[in-house]
Amino acid sequence: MTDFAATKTRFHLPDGVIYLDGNSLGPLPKDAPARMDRVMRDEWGELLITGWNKAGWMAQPARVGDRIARLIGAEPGSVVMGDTLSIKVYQALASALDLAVTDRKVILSDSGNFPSDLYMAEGLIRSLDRGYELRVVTPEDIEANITDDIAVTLITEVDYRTGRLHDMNRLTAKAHAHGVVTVWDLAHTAGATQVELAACQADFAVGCTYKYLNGGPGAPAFIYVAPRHADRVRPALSGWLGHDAPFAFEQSYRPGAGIERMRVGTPPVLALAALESALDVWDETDMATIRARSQQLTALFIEQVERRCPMLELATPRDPRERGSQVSFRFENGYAAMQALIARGVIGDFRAPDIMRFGFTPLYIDDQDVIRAAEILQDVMDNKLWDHPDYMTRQAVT
Ligand SMILES: Cc1ncc(COP(=O)(O)O)c(C=O)c1O
Ligand SMILES: Nc1c(O)cccc1C(=O)C[C@H](N)C(=O)O
Repeated sequence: MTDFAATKTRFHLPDGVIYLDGNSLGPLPKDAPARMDRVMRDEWGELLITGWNKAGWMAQPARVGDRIARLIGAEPGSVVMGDTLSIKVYQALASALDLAVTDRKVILSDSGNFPSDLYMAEGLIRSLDRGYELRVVTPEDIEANITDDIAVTLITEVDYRTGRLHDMNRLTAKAHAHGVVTVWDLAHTAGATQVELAACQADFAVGCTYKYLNGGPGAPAFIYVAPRHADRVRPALSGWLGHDAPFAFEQSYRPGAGIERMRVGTPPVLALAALESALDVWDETDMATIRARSQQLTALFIEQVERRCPMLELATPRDPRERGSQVSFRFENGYAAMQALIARGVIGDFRAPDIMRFGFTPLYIDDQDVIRAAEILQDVMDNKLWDHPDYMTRQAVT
């Protein structure tokens, strides 16, 4: 049992706002400013450089990684923090290609993947210059395309536009049956759906912590390497903090033990402090409970919006087992409608060409929020409140 009324009080939510964009950037945990203030004044301020040892800054990436591991069904000691998700995608993919069957040249992904993952794959292929090909199929066609010519799959479990959820167990099992190495992007999974990386024998996984995990803008990413591979992988980004003995300052790289070798450079100590405050709230729950509650909230929103707004077309799978923790509707004036909604205190976002996207996070969203958001959306749609010049100009960040 999780007391969701209590977890809701742990976040700062501006008055009058219903926040349905935690799938892009989670809200501020109320304890985070005091914690960051403490880390800055008591640790950075007083300990200066001795903070690396006395305050445990150097061990923080693995310590925080273990807290994330619990939420993604990973083994202790298999997750480490640092860098951005795009960097972690590159690292995981490079190491996966290194483990893959040598004469296979295809990286398989799908058109529901976030563009940065595809861009990073393109960049890696260019720099390796070994004839790799990025094959991008539709999400529905991924399974059929896992065949004996594939080296690595690079799949984001939850589609950022539609919320469609891949079956990680089934796809991983099929990949292994064909000798394919798997890289899973958990950006829209961590804190949103229940995954069991260890149980499904995933090879590599990566994810960010600023969405459902509420670590704050620019919060560091994480990387998972299955313990059976961790001492074999050869990091492409061989930075000094992934070295076996960083402070020996040897001239040549020797990989550190296990997951430590996936570290690159200096840990973002202040950002990790904010993330730790966010993870304190996660200590009060577990992913099975979150998943069940998230499915109720998304189902309620779909039912409410379909009844009130027949002009919106559901883009998210209706079966709760086939979606993540977001609901998307298609509407040709979706950008303007989202701006009108935001002006009325309901914050979601828009993804081109026509997707209105809403994220549901049981830690601070309840049934009343869902119903009220649907009522306001109905007002926007019934009264064409989106048809206003202020809502037509696209902002730089949407
Ligand atoms: C699936 C996925 N991959 C990669 C990224 C890029 O992450 P970052 O900006 O942290 O590198 C995002 C979101 O921005 C994402 O949703
Ligand atoms: N990472 C973001 C950012 O730095 C600014 C604005 C939005 C984002 C996002 O997270 C985009 C996100 N991956 C998405 O699902 O659309």
